[in-house]
Amino acid sequence: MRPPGADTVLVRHGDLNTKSNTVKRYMEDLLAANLEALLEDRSIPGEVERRWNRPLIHTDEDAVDAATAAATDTFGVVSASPAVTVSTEKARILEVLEETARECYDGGTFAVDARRADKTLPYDSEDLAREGGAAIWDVVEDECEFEPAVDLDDPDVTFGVEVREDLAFVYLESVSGPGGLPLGAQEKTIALVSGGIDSPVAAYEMMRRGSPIVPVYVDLGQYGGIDHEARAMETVRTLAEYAPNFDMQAYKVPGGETVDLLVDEMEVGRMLSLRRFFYRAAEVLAERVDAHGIVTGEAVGQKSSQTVQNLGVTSRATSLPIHRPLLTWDKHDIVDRAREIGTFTDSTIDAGCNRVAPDRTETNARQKRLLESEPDDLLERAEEAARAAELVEP
Ligand SMILES: Nc1ncnc2c1ncn2[C@@H]1O[C@H](COP(=O)(O)OP(=O)(O)OP(=O)(O)O)[C@@H](O)[C@H]1O
Repeated sequence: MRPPGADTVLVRHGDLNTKSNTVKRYMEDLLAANLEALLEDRSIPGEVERRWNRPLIHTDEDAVDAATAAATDTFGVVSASPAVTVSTEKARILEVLEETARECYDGGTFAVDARRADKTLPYDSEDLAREGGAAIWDVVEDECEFEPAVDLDDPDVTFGVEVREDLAFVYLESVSGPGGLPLGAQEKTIALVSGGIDSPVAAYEMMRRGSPIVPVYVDLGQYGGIDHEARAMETVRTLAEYAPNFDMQAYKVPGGETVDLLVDEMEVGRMLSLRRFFYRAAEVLAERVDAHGIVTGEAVGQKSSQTVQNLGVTSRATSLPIHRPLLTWDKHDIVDRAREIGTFTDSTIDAGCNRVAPDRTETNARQKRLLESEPDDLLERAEEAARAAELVEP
């Protein structure tokens, strides 16, 4: 819901406020550039104004909902409101509140939530809330066919007013965004994406904290296949929609021969050696693209390969940090997030591939035992496969 004439999107960020002014300025510039890129990618008309604390999108009334949706898909944005821009003159703000009440308040309870950033103005937020509430009340009593009612705790309609240094804004809703930090605020990381439900969510979470990802898919040969790869690329394509101004080309690492070897030679521990292969290949690629960590969709105890002992042992295949944003997440929360960000449907396309996992699995790995049972040249194979990796357009 938005007030009549809303042609501005008020953008709020959160964690940027914990930074020094210099860092905050830098991150606000990144945020503005990312907002501009999303608007352009979606062909939404709009100009981003780089304001301290509150970036604004100036657009037109027809595009304000689409611009709000673009803002709430931008990493770093906590919430956004389609708003009417008004002068800071109190009488003018009250007039806009009255017009908004006429158009948009059609029953139930209401409240005015007023905020004032500029402390030099001749009124404070309490004056605004009180006088704004009275203005809305009078207009409804005089002109509408229902009785107004105030509920400050849980109103049906909230009239938001935010007064900044030279402008004020009136709005009716704050749409939640992803929060986090603007993409580009951190260095790159390698995201191991399998096309399953978990790894795209993990990659998204890393992007949400500002790290652009370099997607890496390991081709499992006869245990993967065209559909398996297509599914992984589909999730990358969906993630790329959140980052139109970043390169999201993926690397495909040829792993088929090594998987065949592991299936022939190993039973217990096979999945762990396969993880070691993934991590070492990711490490080599990280060096090539100047990335600083590896992201996976693993969560403690979700699979037998993900017990704390197994995660501990497999992690030693690389000297790079392995980031597991979903480490403590429950599966239903991961599924909910996958649905929210749009990767769930991609991840559940039937890939019809063969199963690599053996019937008997390791849950309590020991480094020495695992290394003795896996092919001696496993990590060299991973390094070679990474060097042979090809770029694929998602
Ligand atoms: N073929 C692959 N290519 C690249 N990375 C992979 C591949 N298979 C698995 N991974 C990585 O290893 C992690 C663990 O894989 P596994 O299949 O055991 O777990 P999962 O929890 O089911 O993950 P997902 O749902 O992402 O497949 C994945 O989250 C992903 O980061």
